[in-house]
Amino acid sequence: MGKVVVLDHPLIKHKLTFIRDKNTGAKEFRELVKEISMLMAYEVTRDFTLEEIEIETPICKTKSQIISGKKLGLVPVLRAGLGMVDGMLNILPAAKVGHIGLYRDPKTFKPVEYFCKLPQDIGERDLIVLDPMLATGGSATAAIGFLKKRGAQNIKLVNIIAAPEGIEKVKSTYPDVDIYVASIDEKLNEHAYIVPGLGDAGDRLFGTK
Ligand SMILES: O=c1ccn([C@@H]2O[C@H](COP(=O)(O)O)[C@@H](O)[C@H]2O)c(=O)[nH]1
Ligand SMILES: O=P(O)(O)OP(=O)(O)O
Ligand SMILES: [Mg+2]
Repeated sequence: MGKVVVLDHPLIKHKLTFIRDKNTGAKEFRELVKEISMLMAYEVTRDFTLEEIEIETPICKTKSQIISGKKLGLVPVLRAGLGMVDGMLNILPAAKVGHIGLYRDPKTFKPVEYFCKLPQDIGERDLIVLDPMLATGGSATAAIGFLKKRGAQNIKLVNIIAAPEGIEKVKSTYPDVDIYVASIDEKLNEHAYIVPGLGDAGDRLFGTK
């Protein structure tokens, strides 16, 4: 069974307060989402395996550890997931990036696909799906479904804010997927927005509303 990890580090909680605030403008919002993503990357990579190599310090030869050659892929769900890519790439510069474009139909709240471009060797990579918001779980399960259909086996989902409904949906549809979140909020409202949440993450990142 996949795990649900809540990253409640004080630095993350502090930054979360400011992205929730409706008076935070797009520039600051983007910077904070990037910083939160970078902090989340530390925990998401905690299970990476290490190997020992021999190096020489200015003093002597010694053995020391490096991360074993892991092929990684970041998969932001457009548009909102784009805000998390740079922060993750700061920590994981060798990762390739695939993009899945989805928007939510405003009436049905179901995800509609409009773009998909993934690294060719997606099946050989450990994948990290990025979307700041996990609301009904429709977008995340659709994105994970595309990746699995193309052979992906090891997938982690990283969201900044999640609703309990979205977590349940991902857990029940893909029990093998680990979910990392900074906050599990209270509920969804009648428009399937997270309460208290932060509004529409795509609009807040790109100033489209
Ligand atoms: O409060 C919210 C809720 C959703 N979003 C956007 O929608 C999708 C996730 O919604 P699902 O219902 O889980 O499919 C996400 O990609 C966000 O872009 C939001 O911004 N704010
Ligand atoms: O999921 P949506 O409809 O909010 O899409 P976007 O991330 O482009 O705002
Ligand atoms: Mg949006």
